[in-house]
Amino acid sequence: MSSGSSKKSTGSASIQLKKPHSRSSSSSTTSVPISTPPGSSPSTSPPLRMSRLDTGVAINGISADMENTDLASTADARKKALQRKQSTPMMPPFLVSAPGKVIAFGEHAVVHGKAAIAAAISLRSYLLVTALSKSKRTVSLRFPDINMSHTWNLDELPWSIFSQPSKKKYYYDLVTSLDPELVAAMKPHLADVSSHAPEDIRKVHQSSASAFLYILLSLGSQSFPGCLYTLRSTLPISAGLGSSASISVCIAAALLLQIRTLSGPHPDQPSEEARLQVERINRWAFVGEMCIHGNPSGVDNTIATQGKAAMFIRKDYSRPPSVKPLWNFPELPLLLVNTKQSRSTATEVAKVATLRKTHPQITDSILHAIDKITEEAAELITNEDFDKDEMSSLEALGKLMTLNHGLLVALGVSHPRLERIRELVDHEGIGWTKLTGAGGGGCAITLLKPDVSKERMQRLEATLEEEGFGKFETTLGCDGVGVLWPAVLKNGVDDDYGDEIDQEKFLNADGIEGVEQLVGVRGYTGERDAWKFWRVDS
Ligand SMILES: Nc1ncnc2c1ncn2[C@@H]1O[C@H](COP(=O)(O)OP(=O)(O)O)[C@@H](O)[C@H]1O
Ligand SMILES: C[C@@](O)(CCOP(=O)(O)O)CC(=O)O
Repeated sequence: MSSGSSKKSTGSASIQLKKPHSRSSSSSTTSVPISTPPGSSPSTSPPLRMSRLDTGVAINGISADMENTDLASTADARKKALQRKQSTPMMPPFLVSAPGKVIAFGEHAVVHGKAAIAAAISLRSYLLVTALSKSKRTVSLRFPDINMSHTWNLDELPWSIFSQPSKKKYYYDLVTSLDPELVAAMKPHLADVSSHAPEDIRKVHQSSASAFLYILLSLGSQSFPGCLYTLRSTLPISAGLGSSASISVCIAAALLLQIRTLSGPHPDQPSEEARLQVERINRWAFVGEMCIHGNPSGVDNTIATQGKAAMFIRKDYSRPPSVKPLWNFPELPLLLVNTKQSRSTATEVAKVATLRKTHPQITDSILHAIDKITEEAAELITNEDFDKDEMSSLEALGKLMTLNHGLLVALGVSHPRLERIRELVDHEGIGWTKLTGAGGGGCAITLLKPDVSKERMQRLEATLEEEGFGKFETTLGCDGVGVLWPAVLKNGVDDDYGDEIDQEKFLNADGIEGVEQLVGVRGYTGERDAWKFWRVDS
């Protein structure tokens, strides 16, 4: 499988680790005058800096610095720019994107203060932010993946409750629990979301909407500009690959950018500065995760924000977690299979909490054993003797995966469909399997043996397909949150301006491949330079 591909397909598929990203050459930095609601952030807020390239493209709605850029070099280009200017009166549409993840070791245990190892994957969510004209005082969500759309009148939202001095939170705050009074204040505004849909669908819609609304009301102010937020994701939803964290990161990053509290991303940004921005986004993404699934550990949003791979521990929820990056996470030969059995992370996490209440000692012993497995796995893969092509290395890691899976079964979070995948893989004798994510359905990962014959692999793939399982092609260790400002992608060297991505194009992109082709950070040909990332990997 090509490492440049991130398409879903119908058979099983391997996962590859992405090579470390190369830094692009330096560029000058300058402020980007994003339309900012006054009073939405304290005066100590740092200036937003973006690369010169970013500033150049900011001409679409806000800066008229065209003469200084080679973007205005042809009459045709000027015409295009003018057309765009008319269609985007406040600020240019921009996109943010964040990846999903796989947890290799330690899911569930991580909720209870133990370690987990996780890596970002190339399947991602993309959020397009389009400003409305000044007179339009609405904020609209279009989330077509879940068939949800909703509009709020900005002037009717409970800003005053969120901005009471005792309640007000700022972009730099660490919020570790939802405020029940604020949740209650949002309730009537969420009740209107898909109010006529069946209960299960309404719940999904309202939890996605609540993640957005809580962050908006916390970070914004009544003078927030009218906007459309359109979300498309290439991640399967509720399949254990961190879709909720991925959308929470997009929402947090977009709103923080809109209130001008993020610096960059730009290619020559010092990694310390980049780390601070990533930390801010991550804190607010965690708030989104709390809205969607109640009691998150924070591992998913951390990986979705910073990308790559890491060992994560959160012992004390009132403090930031410990995140140890695993820059040299090995290029493991993995197979990722989806049971297509939908489930909710909140339900699976609650099952373990209940078990812990009814059988505290036994449950704690299981969680402790998972912790030991994760520690041992971390030691193994960071050891210089570990060789991802060697049977002995893979077998040692694979055995730890088998043990981890067994303990997850004991916690009650497996599912007959997950056990079926394991049975089929074991029957062919081609690797070691564990569930990944919350379980109860969702996905399984298999670490493949080095010498798997083509026949065995094909036989397994055929059976998986026959029995209705899905498979994903993805790479591990991908970039974290990224920004495309403005939402313009060049399609060729001669195309000075490239295509502006408006809401219609974005909504009409056909399926996962259409989204990837239109806005994907990797497109079909590898990295797309227009996407910028906060680089913390040094
Ligand atoms: N593309 C999307 N559009 C809108 N909401 C989404 C999307 N992806 C995920 N969500 C939200 O996240 C929830 C799934 O989160 P969760 O149960 O934690 O599963 P996962 O393992 O995929 O993160 C959905 O019910 C929905 O509320
Ligand atoms: C079960 C858990 O450890 C991972 C959940 O992952 P996902 O939502 O299934 O992608 C929960 C958490 O860490 O918040």
